[in-house]
Amino acid sequence: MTETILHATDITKEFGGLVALSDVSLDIDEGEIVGLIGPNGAGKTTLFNCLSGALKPTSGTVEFRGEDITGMEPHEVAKRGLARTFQITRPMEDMTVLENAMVGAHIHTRRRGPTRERARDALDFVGLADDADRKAGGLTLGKQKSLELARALATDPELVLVDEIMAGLTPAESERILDRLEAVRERGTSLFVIEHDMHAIMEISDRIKVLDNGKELAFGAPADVVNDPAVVEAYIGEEVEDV
Ligand SMILES: Nc1ncnc2c1ncn2[C@@H]1O[C@H](COP(=O)(O)OP(=O)(O)OP(=O)(O)O)[C@@H](O)[C@H]1O
Repeated sequence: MTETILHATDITKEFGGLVALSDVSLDIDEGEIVGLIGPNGAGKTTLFNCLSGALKPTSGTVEFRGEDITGMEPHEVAKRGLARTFQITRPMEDMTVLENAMVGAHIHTRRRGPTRERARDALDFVGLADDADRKAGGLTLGKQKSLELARALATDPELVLVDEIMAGLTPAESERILDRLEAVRERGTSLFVIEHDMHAIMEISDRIKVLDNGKELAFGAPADVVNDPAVVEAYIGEEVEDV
């Protein structure tokens, strides 16, 4: 039987008078890829921040594997198996690619041997094994994004929040990352993915959640979501008519 891994209930986040998220609820199952879409300012990044501990929700609860993690510090959340990647990659440029990946692996143990091994496995998985000893600052954007994914995977996560990992990549680089995301899922890890590329999100998601103005507009199978009149009107429009 499939288990629910993440259970968020009525998440609301206010910034002063601005309601960035309003009563957003969400379940993600083990081994599932859920896409998160919506126009600029819809609240997607704010939702990621509330789930990963970067922001404390104004109200609502986040349960991960049955434990209430609402308002926990990001490293405590990551330790429990919920990792994230950032839209703007920020590798430590003077450190090697391997050392950067080791930062992720450090979360469970300070012992260098196991940490290095876990980091190497993650680099291997994303196709950066040959770049392990290079300085991270010299990587192309495509490889920086792969490193970002490797850092998250090195924490040995059960759920990864992936924030616009394909933005700015060439079609070939995007294809490679998509393939890796699907491979992550094959290992049984769940993914929650913000992505503006509609074709990509339709291709990999089991379900898609649509936010608009901080509220849920739709949540369901990709084909149902794109045909939902409210979604078409509010957001997608002509862009996906040919999907
Ligand atoms: N730290 C903050 N302080 C004040 N307002 C914020 C803060 N972070 C986000 N907001 C506001 O909350 C709303 C939701 O922003 P958010 O970044 O979550 O949207 P998004 O869907 O991720 O947008 P984009 O696709 O442009 O990244 C926006 O109106 C934004 O200006």
